Amino acid sequence: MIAIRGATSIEKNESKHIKEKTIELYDKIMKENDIKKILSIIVSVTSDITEINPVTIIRENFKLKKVALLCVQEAQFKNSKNGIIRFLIHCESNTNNFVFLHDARELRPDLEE
Ligand SMILES: C=C(O[C@@H]1C=C(C(=O)O)C=C[C@H]1O)C(=O)O
Repeated sequence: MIAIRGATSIEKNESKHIKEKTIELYDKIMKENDIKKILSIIVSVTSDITEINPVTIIRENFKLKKVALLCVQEAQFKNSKNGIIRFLIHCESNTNNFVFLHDARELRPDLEE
């Protein structure tokens, strides 16, 4: 089993926008990896993201009926960045390429080429 991380940022707490960003992140993680089987996905959102649950979005848009999904609120610290959706995917995969998109790229500058 491998754990793959990802994160993206939103600009506004609006359902349509959150949905687009969530699907973009999920698609990109799938594209950048060779995942054979997903076992579970934990998603965290910062406390300002309240309009729609990203886990509901991925469950409804992808074949995840038998996958354990959970959405939690990210712990908040004094310099925490708002508007961030994080993914932690436990899976069987030949790769573990992490995907950080948009402003979430700032979270992991060490991953930048
Ligand atoms: C830097 C991030 O944000 C925080 C720090 C993390 C880390 O240092 O690995 C992981 C998750 C978050 O608590 C991130 O999402 O990668």
